[in-house]
Amino acid sequence: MSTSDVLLSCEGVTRRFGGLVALDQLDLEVKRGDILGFLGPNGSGKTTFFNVLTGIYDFSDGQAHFAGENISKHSAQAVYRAGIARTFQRSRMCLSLSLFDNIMVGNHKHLNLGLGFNLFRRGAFARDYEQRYEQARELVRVFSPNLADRMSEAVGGFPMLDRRRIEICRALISQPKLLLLDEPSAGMTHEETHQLMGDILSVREHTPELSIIIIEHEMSVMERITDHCAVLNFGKKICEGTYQDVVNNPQVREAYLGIE
Ligand SMILES: Nc1ncnc2c1ncn2[C@@H]1O[C@H](COP(=O)(O)OP(=O)(O)OP(=O)(O)O)[C@@H](O)[C@H]1O
Repeated sequence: MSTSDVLLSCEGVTRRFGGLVALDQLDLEVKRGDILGFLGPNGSGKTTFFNVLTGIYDFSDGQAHFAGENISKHSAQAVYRAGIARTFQRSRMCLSLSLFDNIMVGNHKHLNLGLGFNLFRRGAFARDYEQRYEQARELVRVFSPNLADRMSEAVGGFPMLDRRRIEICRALISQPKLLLLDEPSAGMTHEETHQLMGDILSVREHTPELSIIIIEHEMSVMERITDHCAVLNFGKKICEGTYQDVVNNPQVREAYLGIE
């Protein structure tokens, strides 16, 4: 792998909570345009890695370079501005707000929030709003043309599959270089999960340079959408390779799949 292909490079990333080592000396690389599957049993440190990388938790040790920049000491806002966006395991939406408003929450780095602009430059504000609206709508259309016609409806009226789509759009609207998806299938049926994964593959077709790390327990999803996978157990990386490599690895079968 040439250095310029590497978007994210983590070395020895460690996170301790008191005596518990939730993430233990993790080395990981993600190439530009790659989809990395992040696997491991419950409590193995996957979400902790997302929280450390996105500045929610401090690094206890180690470092991460993203697009050539050391982001180990960045705040959550600085990580977002550098180009990493994420979704959360539990759906986090403002249910009474419209689909469009929920997506715009994710776009504040591109919005002009100046009081003078918003109060006195009404024409420029209206043009800006129109442009943002169309941009959000185009993005939603990649997921579902039907949803793109319902931009002003309150999110509380949408089923879980659509809420997950909207959450991913909220992350994508900031045009990140790296998207972190934390168990996007949580709370969905098998069929809905497969539809959502089809959507993620469409996103990839539209933005081939986007890299994705996805945490997911549904193995068929990992098989379908990932370029390679890394497996954690008790905070340590125990295996890395293609989906086939990791599912055939004896350590992974024992730790994750419960097969000896
Ligand atoms: N804020 C915290 N304070 C203390 N311990 C924590 C904290 N966050 C996570 N942990 C612990 O760190 C370990 C790793 O948790 P984490 O949520 O990262 O696992 P996970 O692999 O994402 O699990 P799951 O698949 O269930 O979401 C667990 O033992 C968890 O209890």
